[in-house]
Amino acid sequence: MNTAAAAPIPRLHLAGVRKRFGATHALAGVTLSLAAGEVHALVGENGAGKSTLMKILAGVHAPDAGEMRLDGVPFRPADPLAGRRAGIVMVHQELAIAPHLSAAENIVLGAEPGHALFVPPGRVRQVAREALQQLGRTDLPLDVPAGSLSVADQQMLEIARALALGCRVLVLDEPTSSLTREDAARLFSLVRRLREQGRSVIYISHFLEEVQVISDRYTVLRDGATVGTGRTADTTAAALVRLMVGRDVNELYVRSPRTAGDAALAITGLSGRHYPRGASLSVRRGEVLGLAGLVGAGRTELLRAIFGLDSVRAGNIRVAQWSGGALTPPQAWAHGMGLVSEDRKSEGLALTLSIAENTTLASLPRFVRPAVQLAAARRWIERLAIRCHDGAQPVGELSGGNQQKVALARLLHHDVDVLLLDEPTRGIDVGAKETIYRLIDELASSGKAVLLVSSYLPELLGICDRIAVMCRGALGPALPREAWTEHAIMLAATLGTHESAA
Ligand SMILES: Nc1ncnc2c1ncn2[C@@H]1O[C@H](COP(=O)(O)OP(=O)(O)OP(=O)(O)O)[C@@H](O)[C@H]1O
Repeated sequence: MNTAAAAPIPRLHLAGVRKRFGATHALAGVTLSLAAGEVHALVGENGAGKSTLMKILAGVHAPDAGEMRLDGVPFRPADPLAGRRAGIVMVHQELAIAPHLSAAENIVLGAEPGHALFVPPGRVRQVAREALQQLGRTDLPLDVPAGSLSVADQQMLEIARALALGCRVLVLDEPTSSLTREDAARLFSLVRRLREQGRSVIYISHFLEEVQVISDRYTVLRDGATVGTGRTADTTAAALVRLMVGRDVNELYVRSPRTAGDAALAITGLSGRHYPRGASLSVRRGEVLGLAGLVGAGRTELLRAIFGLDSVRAGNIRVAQWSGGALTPPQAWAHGMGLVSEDRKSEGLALTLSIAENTTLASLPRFVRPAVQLAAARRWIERLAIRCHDGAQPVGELSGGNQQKVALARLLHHDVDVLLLDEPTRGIDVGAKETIYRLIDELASSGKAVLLVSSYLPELLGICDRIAVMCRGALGPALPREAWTEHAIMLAATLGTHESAA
């Protein structure tokens, strides 16, 4: 008699999944097994193939080869609707919310008329309410326009939508990147709740601390193939990094001793239409000045106002030999300032243009010989380890993290004196982060001025010379980093520097 208990059928089982885009082997044999009620972390360097794998699961791309089973049944969604019908729902970093529709309508979105998932208008509120109930978020208003809700609540609507669609596997792609710490903690308890309900979650993140807190098991991809999988409790962050990068990353944060010079950029009493409110600061040559604050505190608006992307209501900007009320972006470039924006898709990069064009062209169109562009691009591709074919590849074909590196390469190529960097390591893998920290350190040591917005406190404390905290549009004083702790920054970010010091 066979007494061995049959192994439970995995919720999802993938074996030997392959996918090529032209000459790029995006996936070269992925194996992944996910149980019902399991939170599974999917980690890997930028370009390792995580998004491609999820797009195959969701029916966006068809695999070239490999086996896929959902609850034991062969599964190969022909299109995204088939993926959703099968119960695979993805929540991306860039949320898919219709801002003018109500919260309830957003929850039932994706269930088009004529399909099995369609919710008749009379049942919209009820379906939405039931989904929010399962998430323990009955406090969310159903009738307000979704665009008026916070980013965290909009994300909640997307997760509620996944439940309303009867999701079996929820894919969360870098879900905490735009959340405050409290909202991230709330998201974690919600993920645990989904796990208790027997739903499976694939959790993609470059934050290994999060992976360790939230996941039961993990899979590491490298160069499109599975290189490790197991129970999260049985591994360490260092071991995961080694699997991802193929080497040890010991000293992530670098900060060479250096002396700051005179001010390269000084702003006084700068006010935008909404934020900033009367911000003053000066960034010196040879220093990295960090801007901390909660999501929505006005740090992005401050950089945009300095660079001339948002209008300035009052105040003064001084950069190089120029001084005045407001610059235009071409003037900012001309005076040696460059910006890497947080939202690289909508304003940073021209996705249909090549890496070479994006790197070498500034805001002013001018003719540069293609061979010269390509040679320059090759240098940056090597220096920043941009994963691509060659410099002629369109930026839109690169993975998110590699697009970010191209945005940074553009500033380096133009040898700007003042670098305005808005969350430059968001969505960037740990090996590439190390490269970027080294670069920032080299730039500052060679006399450049760096103004760095980051929501990741270890990074701010690790690489900045001084840190200033922004709270509700007001900017506190820039103090040496030794004067700050994570706790002090959080306090100033929540209460404002003056109140927290009181
Ligand atoms: N539509 C496409 N056309 C050509 N190449 C593509 C396309 N989509 C992805 N790739 C390539 O496939 C590889 C895997 O990319 P993918 O986006 O899956 O990586 P990732 O692990 O999600 O990276 P990141 O952490 O940066 O988001 C990369 O080399 C990328 O350039």
